[in-house]
Amino acid sequence: MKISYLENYDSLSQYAAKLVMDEVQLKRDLLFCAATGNSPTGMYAEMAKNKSLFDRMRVVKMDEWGIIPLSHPDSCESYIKKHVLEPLEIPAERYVGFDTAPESVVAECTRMQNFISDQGPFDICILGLGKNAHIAFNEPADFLQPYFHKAVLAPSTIQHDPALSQGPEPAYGLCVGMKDIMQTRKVIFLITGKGKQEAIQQILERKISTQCPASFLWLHSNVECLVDKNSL
Ligand SMILES: O=C(O)[C@H](O)[C@@H](O)[C@H](O)[C@H](O)COP(=O)(O)O
Repeated sequence: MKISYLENYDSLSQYAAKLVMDEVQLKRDLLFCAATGNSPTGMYAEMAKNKSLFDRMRVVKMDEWGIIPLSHPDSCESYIKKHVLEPLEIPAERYVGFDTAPESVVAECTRMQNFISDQGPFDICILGLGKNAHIAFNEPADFLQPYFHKAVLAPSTIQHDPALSQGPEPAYGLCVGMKDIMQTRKVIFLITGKGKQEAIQQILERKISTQCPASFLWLHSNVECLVDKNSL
């Protein structure tokens, strides 16, 4: 994992966007796995300044909350539409998402896994760091899941999203598994935001543990980890 420390959120976003743009110039139709959340928002805005570069890129939604409707303003789908699909002008045929509350979670996970097995591996995967060191919704646990799965969310993850913490039902997540993250050609790992010092420390210890899912990125040969110095 190559770690770079950036002065602030803007410089992190610009650096990250440049990394993506360098890759898309080499492979116009690359398969891009997109995180949501605060960390990549600035990067997507930077990418949008050069949107013609993304005229063939294919986008996959990395994860989703399990109980809120797809159209809810806090769904990952709404985020991806607002920050990725609309500004980069990615049409429906170049986007693969999945439902927030599918009739069969197992069938939805299988459908996504089949897509990844068929079209993958991802060329680029954008990751943010959870306060508890999760990546996507791969939460600290005794074991991690290789494939696309229904994730039991940690309390800190649920609290991160007001729509979930106020919801009537127990929230869950749907998300890409560790195998597909590890097989991605290039991972761009964005560390920014408050309350992540402990998780950052755990990563910097370079000990691989399922209690720190982000630590598995040490096993990947092509990870650009960008750290906003304000998060330290
Ligand atoms: O939101 C997502 O798509 C990811 O599943 C999640 O892992 C996120 O990247 C982290 O929780 C960091 O969130 P912030 O970027 O909002 O700090």
